[in-house]
Amino acid sequence: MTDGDNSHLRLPEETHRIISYNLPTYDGYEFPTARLRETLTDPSKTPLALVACGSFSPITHLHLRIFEMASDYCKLDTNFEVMGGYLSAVSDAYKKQGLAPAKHRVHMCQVACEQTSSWLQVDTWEPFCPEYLPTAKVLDHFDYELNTVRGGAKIVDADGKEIGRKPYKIVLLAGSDLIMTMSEPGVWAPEDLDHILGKYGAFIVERAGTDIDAALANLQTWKENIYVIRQLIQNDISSTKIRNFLKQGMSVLYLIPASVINYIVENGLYVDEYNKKIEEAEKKVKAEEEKLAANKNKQTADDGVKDTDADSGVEA
Ligand SMILES: Nc1ncnc2c1ncn2[C@@H]1O[C@H](COP(=O)(O)OP(=O)(O)OP(=O)(O)O)[C@@H](O)[C@H]1O
Ligand SMILES: NC(=O)c1ccc[n+]([C@@H]2O[C@H](COP(=O)(O)O)[C@@H](O)[C@H]2O)c1
Repeated sequence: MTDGDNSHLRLPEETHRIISYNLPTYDGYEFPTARLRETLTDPSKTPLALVACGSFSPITHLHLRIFEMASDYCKLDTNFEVMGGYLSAVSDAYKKQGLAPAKHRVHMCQVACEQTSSWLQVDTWEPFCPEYLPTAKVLDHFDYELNTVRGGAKIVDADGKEIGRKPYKIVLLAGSDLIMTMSEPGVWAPEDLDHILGKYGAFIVERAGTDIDAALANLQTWKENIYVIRQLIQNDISSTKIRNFLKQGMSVLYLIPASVINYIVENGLYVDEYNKKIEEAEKKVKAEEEKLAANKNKQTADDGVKDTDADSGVEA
């Protein structure tokens, strides 16, 4: 590991230890279930799996927070029982500017979930796929793993004996900015929209700067399957803002998990521009020093010539 020049942002290791992960490759992939609840507590409810798709470069507290908002929303306003929460990061094939390599984005999501949550987990199928996977395919993958391979969530009787199964309802968990793009021509294939919002569904978290009603205006066909979650405490942390802070060597403490800060510092991520600025400043100082040294040498040489001239009696 290399330290970038953001090492002044590093936090004490004993409190924010970096966990090393052996990342599975795309070929050696296994669907993560360690934090998945497999049995419904209330059999009258619909088991729900929340899937957030994004770049996560880097993951922020808001990426994690939207799962908590969704969980509260389910308890209060719906007949869903939340069984699991998954983060699925885009692969390197996405080619969005400024993103760290998928390996690092996945690691950051993993340390964040590990440090801050008891129920969130990271799926590595999408990020390590060699090609870009549209969101509809990513949701199909979750449907396959949860409902086809595992057969849905279990229903048990009072003795714990399995008496039935219910398919997991899989929903895309997204901010309203993402849903806004669904009305932009050319961003989403119409058949994908129908697949995502018709077959699966979406939990939309309000995000400052997006008019949620405008975002939903063109998606009325699927309104029964779109659940809107109001942000009661407005907070518009974004990965772009975090990257910009880091590029300028500014603190990002309390905006992203501490273990993620340490991971970023350890791996020298997002510091290119900051490093460039430091390098330029260092070059300037060095050039000044060299100029001063050269002037001093010249002065010494001139003084030497004067002394020799004085010794030899030559008038200047
Ligand atoms: N502050 C926020 N409020 C609500 N939703 C959010 C917030 N930040 C991120 N999200 C949602 O999380 C998901 C993943 O987001 P993504 O990785 O694109 O993050 P981002 O902060 O928007 O990134 P970038 O700044 O790089 O575009 C998206 O659905 C996005 O709308
Ligand atoms: N056609 C599609 O499936 C489609 C279009 C735009 C964004 N997305 C997804 O939305 C998420 C967020 O993308 P951005 O980071 O570009 O906002 C990513 O997971 C990306 O794959 C999917």
